[in-house]
Amino acid sequence: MEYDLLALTLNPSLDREFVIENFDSGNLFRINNPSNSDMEAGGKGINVSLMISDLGVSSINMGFLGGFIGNVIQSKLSIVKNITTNFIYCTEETRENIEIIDPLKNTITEINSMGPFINENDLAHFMKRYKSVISLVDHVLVSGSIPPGLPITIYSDLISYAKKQGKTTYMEANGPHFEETIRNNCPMVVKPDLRKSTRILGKNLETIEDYLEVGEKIIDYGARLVIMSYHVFGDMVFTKDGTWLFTATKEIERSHLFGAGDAFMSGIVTYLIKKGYDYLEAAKFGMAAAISSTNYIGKILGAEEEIEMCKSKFKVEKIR
Ligand SMILES: O=P(O)(O)OC[C@@]1(O)O[C@H](CO)[C@@H](O)[C@@H]1O
Repeated sequence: MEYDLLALTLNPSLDREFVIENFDSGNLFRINNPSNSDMEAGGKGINVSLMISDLGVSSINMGFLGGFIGNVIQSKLSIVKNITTNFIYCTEETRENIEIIDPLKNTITEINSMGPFINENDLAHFMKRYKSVISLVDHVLVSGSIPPGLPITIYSDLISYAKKQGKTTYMEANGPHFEETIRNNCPMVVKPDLRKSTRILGKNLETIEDYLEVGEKIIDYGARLVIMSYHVFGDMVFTKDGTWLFTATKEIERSHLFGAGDAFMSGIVTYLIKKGYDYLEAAKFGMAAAISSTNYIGKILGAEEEIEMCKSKFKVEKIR
């Protein structure tokens, strides 16, 4: 295949990241050290493309970009190796998201905008291009929120088409578009985004039994691998062969978790593309990739050797 992955980022963002000690609302903060303020191309699919590019995995990134911010994202991506972009230009401005990382209070505050309105013509144009570009890859990822104007069936429609073409499919999201896809066209790898809400498929995730019920239900819908973050530093891993709890044994700064979920997905994608379909091993590589990313404040993945070393930084327990 010409490229390894088609990553769909329907709602990209320019991530404005600030490191502020002792942050609280209602005060003036000045950033005096330039390294404490960054501006990166973001959105989950873009993050995965950026992270896997350093591991030599190539991708095409598609979605919608608009206005000045859209141009900034396009130009930032255009200089990254192993990434090809194929965005549809929409009329409204692409969003900017704000992340405030507080290393003293050990918190991350995220303010995410809803993104530009996408009209029917732009959607039709996108679908046409998607159906032609998909022939260049074997793996398709849909990730993140969807901008206003798109139907909640959008991920389900995209995954349905990808599955008919025999592609390996991945999804990280939450909300009605996520649930619609699980119920109708469940992707092979599913990672619910639990940052804002831990309610999935009508269930509030509180006890370990709740996680088991929902994870196993997603497997019954047809997923081969489900990853659910569990109590911040743990992850529950579901396959058809059982359920495992991965728990980090290394001390992890909560403030270093920005982008850790995308690092996890990047590790899984990289493993399945390079090594083949051992889902449990792919999850272990994903967990190691996520742990390697917590060595850094920004959205950075460790090099392959660093990821391998991080395999000893978590314990794996079979719970079912
Ligand atoms: O608003 P969404 O689409 O759910 O999430 C978008 C986002 O918060 O996710 C990434 C971190 O995972 C950031 O790059 C980006 O700003």
